[in-house]
Amino acid sequence: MTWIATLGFPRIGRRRELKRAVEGYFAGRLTAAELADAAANLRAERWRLQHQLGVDLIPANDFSLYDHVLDTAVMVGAVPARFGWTGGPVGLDLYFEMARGGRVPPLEMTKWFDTNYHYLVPEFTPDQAFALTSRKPVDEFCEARALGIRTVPVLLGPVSFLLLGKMAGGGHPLALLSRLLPVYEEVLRQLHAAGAAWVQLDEPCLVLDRTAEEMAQVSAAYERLAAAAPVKVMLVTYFGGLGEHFERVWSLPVHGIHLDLVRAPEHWDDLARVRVPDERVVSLGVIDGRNVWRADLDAVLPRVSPVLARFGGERVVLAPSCPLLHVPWDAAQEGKLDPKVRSWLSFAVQKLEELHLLRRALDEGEDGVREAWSAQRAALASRRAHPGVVRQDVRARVEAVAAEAPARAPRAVRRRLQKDRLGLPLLPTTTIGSFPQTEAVRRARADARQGRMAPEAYASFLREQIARCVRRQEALGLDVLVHGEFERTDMVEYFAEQLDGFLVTEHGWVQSYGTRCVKPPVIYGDVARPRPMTVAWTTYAQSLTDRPVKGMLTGPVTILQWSFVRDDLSREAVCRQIAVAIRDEVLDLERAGIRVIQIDEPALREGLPLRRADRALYLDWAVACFRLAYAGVRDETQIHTHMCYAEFSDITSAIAAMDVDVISLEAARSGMADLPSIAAARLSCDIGPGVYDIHSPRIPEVAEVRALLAKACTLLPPEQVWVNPDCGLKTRREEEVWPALTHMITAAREMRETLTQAARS
Ligand SMILES: CN1c2c(nc(N)[nH]c2=O)NC[C@@H]1CNc1ccc(C(=O)N[C@@H](CCC(=O)N[C@@H](CCC(=O)N[C@@H](CCC(=O)O)C(=O)O)C(=O)O)C(=O)O)cc1
Ligand SMILES: N[C@@H](CCS)C(=O)O
Ligand SMILES: [Zn+2]
Repeated sequence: MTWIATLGFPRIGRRRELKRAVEGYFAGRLTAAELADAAANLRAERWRLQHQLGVDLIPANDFSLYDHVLDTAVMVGAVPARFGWTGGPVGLDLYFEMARGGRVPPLEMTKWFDTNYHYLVPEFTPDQAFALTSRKPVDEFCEARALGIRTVPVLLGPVSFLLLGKMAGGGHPLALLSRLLPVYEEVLRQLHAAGAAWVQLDEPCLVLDRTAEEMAQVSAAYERLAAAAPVKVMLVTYFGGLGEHFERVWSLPVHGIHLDLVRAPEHWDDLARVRVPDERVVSLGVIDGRNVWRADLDAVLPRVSPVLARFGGERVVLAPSCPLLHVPWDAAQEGKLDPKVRSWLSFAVQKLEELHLLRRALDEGEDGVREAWSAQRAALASRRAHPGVVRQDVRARVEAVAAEAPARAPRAVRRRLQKDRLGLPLLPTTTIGSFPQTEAVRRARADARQGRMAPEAYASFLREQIARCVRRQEALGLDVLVHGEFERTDMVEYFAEQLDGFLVTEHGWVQSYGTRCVKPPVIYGDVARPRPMTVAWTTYAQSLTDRPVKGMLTGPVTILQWSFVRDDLSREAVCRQIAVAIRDEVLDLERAGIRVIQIDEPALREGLPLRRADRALYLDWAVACFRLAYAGVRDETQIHTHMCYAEFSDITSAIAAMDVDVISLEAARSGMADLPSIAAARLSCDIGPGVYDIHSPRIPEVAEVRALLAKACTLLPPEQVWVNPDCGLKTRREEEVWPALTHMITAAREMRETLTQAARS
């Protein structure tokens, strides 16, 4: 009989129990013991559920209180010196301090491959020492065993762990591999001693571009681990294929190898021809772990059968393509969705059910599973037949708009027109859009949703928030104002709620970082905008002031990237439809007298394919879609974009091709590390490198902001520089935001003065 593996289960909880427990601990409402209890209950629930769903290889240690890369750093004793750690187990408060900062800055946070999950970046020094500091993998294995459940402990593999980290001075982190391996060897020995038969080592970095030298180090590392303990290693790769390194990985001395056959279907052919080593188990990643659609099992079954015939049933594992961290918990919770629509969806629970059904079909033949198989087919057929899926009116319009999209005048012409119209000073000041989503704002929204607050009362509450925010921005002296985005739950979900072709869920939460979650909308059909989405709020804000108010929209690539996207149309085609919908909004804002419009694209860089060879094609269509979103605006309307949570140095030519008037970039958090490459690209647009790190509760001093600003003004021509925070302020508290903005404006004024004096003398 074949096996079923989960690889990793969502850890936030069915109803985000982990979020509530950890945030309760942060707020002092829960003690450390109460947090530990809540976490143990959640782990038990996950194990029992997977057990009931028939999973054979149930993961342990795929749970984390904050982030699994941080857990690994802590496990191997990679605690940067600034935390003052002197060895021994890392306590809870130090763990959270590494994640969130406190007395000293936290670890940097960055995107986990091409997902919307963010991990904490391990920091290494060239003389880095490693030591085993934690029994978490062993403890969680024993905890499951005490519940009568045998699990497979999961570890982030040593190669990926190092490659995901950052070496001080820029050296290659794999130089540390031989020093790290003894810690992994010790963990494998301890797990074996505790009774683990298998250990799962995740090595997603093997699907990225890797040199021959790096791969030689991979081989050497796995030779060593194979000799460490007689535990069976399942080497798990995902998010892509192994490319030219398939043979080498296949020949590693491990008992099992997992392949992502959704992202790398070419490996089916490899499996048909490779030598099958004795005792080798192959784990087939056949159910998409990055999307929420019910699988087409009729397409999967005939591909799995020949592998079964070659390897034999006991040596084949059926699995999701990757750990299920990136999908929500259970679609059955979506009680408000039409049951037919709900049947299209497959969250983590349903994905395990699909694997189970597939196994039964393989074991018992289709006759044994006729009813469940028909239900699966019916769900797919009902989705295909839904009238919102293909809309000829939308397709015809998108083609027409894309064909006739007019070009704007050159930037120099636009600059002059906009300067005359907006009359902004040197170093104009602005913010990125959102202001704190206070408890009152969230409560009012929840009340409105639950019908406890009438729609008109909610609208008037929002108008009050906007008015207060505009007045305060004016009083501070900001030059370009925003309305504050109080009406939005999330910058993508808000638009998805109003666009045709999208559905939003009630409980479809996915972890974004730590305790923060997002609810990615689901794009099931052709996208169109039935009515304006932001015009009323923006024009209300503009009616309160003479200063320009920036219209605030999320760009098409980001909406695409942060949604679960339909699988029956190319991403490019879906993105083009979204672009046309956003363009409708841009033109309506312009018609309503809005002079500055920002189209945020924080996820444009995240969507970059993992392999370099695929990147140019993506950037071409992504930039074309972005430009389509503002095609047709007048030259005197100033178009901004904003990017954050990413490195920008490798997409500077795409940024240039976006041809905006102003771009704001996250920069303060990294001390302007990317700015030299941005400056080297000699963009014609103005640039607002962030001068206030909004991820930290710290209020920056005027001198700090000034120093960053001075750096920006030496790297860029000062007449091109804008002054703004790194990103939106929605996650910060009012008490932090207003003083920080005051300091930012003071620094801008001082800097203007310095520049003017320098110009005079
Ligand atoms: C810029 N970022 C974003 C990313 N992805 C997005 N889709 N959106 C982004 O903004 N990726 C990169 C970064 C990631 N950053 C963040 C930052 C902050 C959060 C965050 O704070 N998330 C919140 C959830 C936000 C939200 O939608 N809140 C709802 C309230 C939902 C809720 O809790 N409801 C209650 C019920 C209330 C009731 O009815 O009584 C419940 O479900 O129990 C809202 O504002 O209305 C978080 O808390 O995690 C995420 C990513
Ligand atoms: N306008 C958004 C962008 C976040 S990336 C905000 O300010 O929150
Ligand atoms: Zn941002």
